[in-house]
Amino acid sequence: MPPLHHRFTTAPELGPSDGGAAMAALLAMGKQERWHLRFPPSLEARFEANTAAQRSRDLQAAGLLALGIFDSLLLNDWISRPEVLLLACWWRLGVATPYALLVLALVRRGLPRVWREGAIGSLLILALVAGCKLFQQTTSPDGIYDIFLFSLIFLAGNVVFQLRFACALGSSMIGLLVAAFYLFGPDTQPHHAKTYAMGLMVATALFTALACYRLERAERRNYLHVLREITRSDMALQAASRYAALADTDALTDLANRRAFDQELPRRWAHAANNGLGMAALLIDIDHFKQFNDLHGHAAGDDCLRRVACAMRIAVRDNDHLARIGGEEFAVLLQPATVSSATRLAQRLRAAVVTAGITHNGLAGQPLVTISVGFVVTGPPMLLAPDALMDAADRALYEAKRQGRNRCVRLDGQTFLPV
Ligand SMILES: Nc1nc2c(ncn2[C@@H]2O[C@H](COP(=O)(O)OP(=O)(O)OP(=O)(O)O)[C@@H](O)[C@H]2O)c(=O)[nH]1
Repeated sequence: MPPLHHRFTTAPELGPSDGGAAMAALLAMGKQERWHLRFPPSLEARFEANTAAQRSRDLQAAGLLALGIFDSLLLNDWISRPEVLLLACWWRLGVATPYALLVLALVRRGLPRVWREGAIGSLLILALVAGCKLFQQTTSPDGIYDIFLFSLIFLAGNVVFQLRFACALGSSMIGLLVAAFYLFGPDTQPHHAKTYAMGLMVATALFTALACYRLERAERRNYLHVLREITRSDMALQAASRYAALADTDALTDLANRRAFDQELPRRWAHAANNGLGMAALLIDIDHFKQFNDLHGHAAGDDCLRRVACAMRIAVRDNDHLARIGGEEFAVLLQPATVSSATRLAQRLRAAVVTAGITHNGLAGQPLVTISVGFVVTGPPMLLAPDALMDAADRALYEAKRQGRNRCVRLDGQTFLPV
């Protein structure tokens, strides 16, 4: 049987609630009375879903093994009670074997849990009926010894099949009633031997049912432990990726932050260089933001930053890398880029902020919040290294400010081109 965690990896994804349920059930199982062998309903369904395939394989293997041994006892019939050999052939090969093969085939196809366990339990009962029929019909003086073999049937049924406890108990009780019915019917065998054999069967049934209880409980405990560990590691992974995302995110605007931008710049630059693509860097600065803060206050300034970020986020494409890299300074990396696509983006950004209609009024001639954009396009081939690219964009931004703000300027070589 592969380890439980191996089976888990092929199971459906575990949500956080499953982990919570597993932990709660684990704690509850620790506190509950010892006979309790059932999880809360949702967890029970998951337990069955996770273990059914392997359980079905185990039952098939155990079933074929037990059937082989059961049929090989024909040799025993032939040697010790040849007068019932024909009857033995009929019960072993004509009845029990086809029935067992049918049950195993159904188990292989997949039966609901109760049917699966019940069908396997019925094999135990059928084996007992067959044994009792032979015992009834034999006239051999050695036939009496056969009843001591009946205990083996309980051993095989409960322990080899490792029946679920409830089923082991149920089928053992029915098996004991069947055995009592046949053993104490009218026949020629001595009564004291039958009583002794019956006692042996009761003891075997009880011991093996107890073994089933312990095995099932251990399996369920292991299942919960594995589930808990998987849940813990899932939660740890989720927390790690949440922290990683937080470390790269600007808390105020929810855009990428300076740290993320600094990592993205060389990555995109290398990608452009390796793939013969053009790349553009745009630097954006809110105009007269100090006056805005002075007039409206810092909280309104924060809100303004959020609204500007939101307007620009709508203006860029998914693939463009928009970041807040300083107080009121933003940047966009565009790739692949051409002069015309970068120009269109710069104009779109500027227009988006104006269209957002954020009141400024911090100084004359500045009714609305505006931005200045400086940008540069390079490649292919990449004539500007990442630092030089940002430096050039910064110079273009400075020029946009110098020329009066609320405008876009591209630096082409040493030439500033208003767009
Ligand atoms: N509310 C708020 N203000 C900020 C934040 N970060 C920087 N600032 C403010 O942004 C202002 C930037 O002012 P300056 O660098 O003088 O630039 P400016 O007033 O926009 O002038 P120009 O860029 O030349 O148009 C300063 O007053 C900073 O306090 C922030 O996170 N929130």
